[in-house]
Order: sequence, then structure tokens, then C-alpha cells
Amino acid sequence: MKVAIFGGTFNPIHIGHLIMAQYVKNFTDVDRIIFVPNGTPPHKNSEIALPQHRFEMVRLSIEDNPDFEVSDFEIKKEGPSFTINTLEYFSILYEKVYFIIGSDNLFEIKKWYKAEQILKKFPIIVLPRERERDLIRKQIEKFFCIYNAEIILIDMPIIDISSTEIRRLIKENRSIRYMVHPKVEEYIIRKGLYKE
Ligand SMILES: Nc1ncnc2c1ncn2[C@@H]1O[C@H](COP(=O)(O)OP(=O)(O)OP(=O)(O)O)[C@@H](O)[C@H]1O
Ligand SMILES: O=C(O)c1ccc[n+]([C@@H]2O[C@H](COP(=O)([O-])O)[C@@H](O)[C@H]2O)c1
Repeated sequence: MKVAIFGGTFNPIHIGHLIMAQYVKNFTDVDRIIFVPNGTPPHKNSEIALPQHRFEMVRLSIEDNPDFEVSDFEIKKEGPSFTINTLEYFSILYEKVYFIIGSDNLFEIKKWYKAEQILKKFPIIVLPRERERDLIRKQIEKFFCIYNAEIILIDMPIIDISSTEIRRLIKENRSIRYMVHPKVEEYIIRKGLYKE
């Protein structure tokens, strides 16, 4: 089975993430998408909801989609969640393992732990977040030339939604309706997340 690992902080998961995953299913030969919320993000530290909350919001968002699943692999691990370790783990279980990122991370990935190993060993699926597709294509070409990296760019409409914007709206007591799955909206209100 071919799987695509979708790593993220998902703080909270929003419709941009869900549409990305559906595009991956629609336009690649990937059989399943595995969402992997991170435990201790290696790079972010402010206003992050507890891993259990972020995991539960992912679970609620995808429970009715048989092509999607959520893994607690990173939230169960002690210490920072490094992507290379997660990909190595899933590559033992599956025939082919892709990693899904937004194009913003295509320009950050070189700073990640063992980035070269990720780029050399694992195919990456990129969904556009910026409008300048030429810049994205150039970066993909560069990684191909240097690391022989297999990077697939999927053509998806730009969805200008971020978890940061959602958290901002909540703090300002504004509605996040339609930006997240209705069950996630209900969960955030019930648990009082992102108010402070
Ligand atoms: N609207 C979007 N379009 C394309 N890619 C996205 C979008 N939102 C998130 N991603 C990608 O999904 C992955 C997980 O994103 P993450 O959970 O950090 O959400 P985020 O909206 O970027 O969060 P934050 O605003 O807190 O930084 C990353 O690879 C990110 O690039
Ligand atoms: O392994 C690393 O060094 C590394 C550095 C930055 C980000 N990541 C992973 O990349 C994914 C997307 O990150 P983010 O910040 O956009 O949520 C998520 O799974 C992070 O754990 C991984």
C-alpha cells in the first residue's frame, strides 16, 4: 500500500488541510492519507494546544472519510517530533511513503533535522500556498538537481487559511464557522481552546 504522511501541528486542523489531503487522494496513486499531529513541534512554541486536543480535532475532522486516518505516533513519542524519524517508521510498514507539505515548507525544509536524508529518500507531495508557482517549480528543480529529490507539485486552488488566523479570530470572539469542520468548531468552544 502507498501512503502519504501528512505531518502538521494542526493547531487547529482547518479546511485547508482537509482539501489538501483530498487533492492528494484525487491526483496521485496514494491509497491512504495518514495525518500525523506532532507532539512537541521542533520549531514552534507559542500557544499550542495540548497534543490530545489537536489529535482529537484531527480525528473528528476525518472520521467519516475512509481514505484518511490519524496516527498518534508523534504525540506518543518523548522529545521533539522529527519528520525523518516518522518517515523511517512508516516506511517499515508500507510499500511507499510520501510526505505532504504546503509550499511554504518547501522553502524551510533545508533547515529541518536530517533534511538531506528526507529529500534523498522520501518522495514529497507539495500543495501550493503561495501564488508564485514559478518560484515553487524552481525550488523543486533545485532539489532535484542537488539531491535527485522526487517532488510532486499538485495543482490546487490557493486556500488562504491558516491556523494562526483561526486562533486570532477566536481570541477576538469572532466566529470560525466554515473554516474548520463543524465538529472541530464545537470541540473548540466546548473545551474553551485558544481563548487566551
Ligand atoms: N492553506 C494551506 N494551503 C497549503 N498548505 C497548507 C495550508 N495550511 C497548512 N498547510 C500546510 O500543512 C502542513 C501543516 O500545517 P500547520 O498545521 O502548521 O498549519 P498552518 O495553518 O500553517 O499553522 P500556523 O498558522 O499555526 O503556522 C504544513 O506543511 C503547511 O505548509
Ligand atoms: O523534522 C524537523 O526538523 C521538522 C522541522 C519543522 C517542521 N517539521 C514537520 O513538518 C510538518 C509541518 O510543520 P508545520 O510547522 O507547518 O506544522 C510537521 O509534521 C512538523 O513536525 C519537521
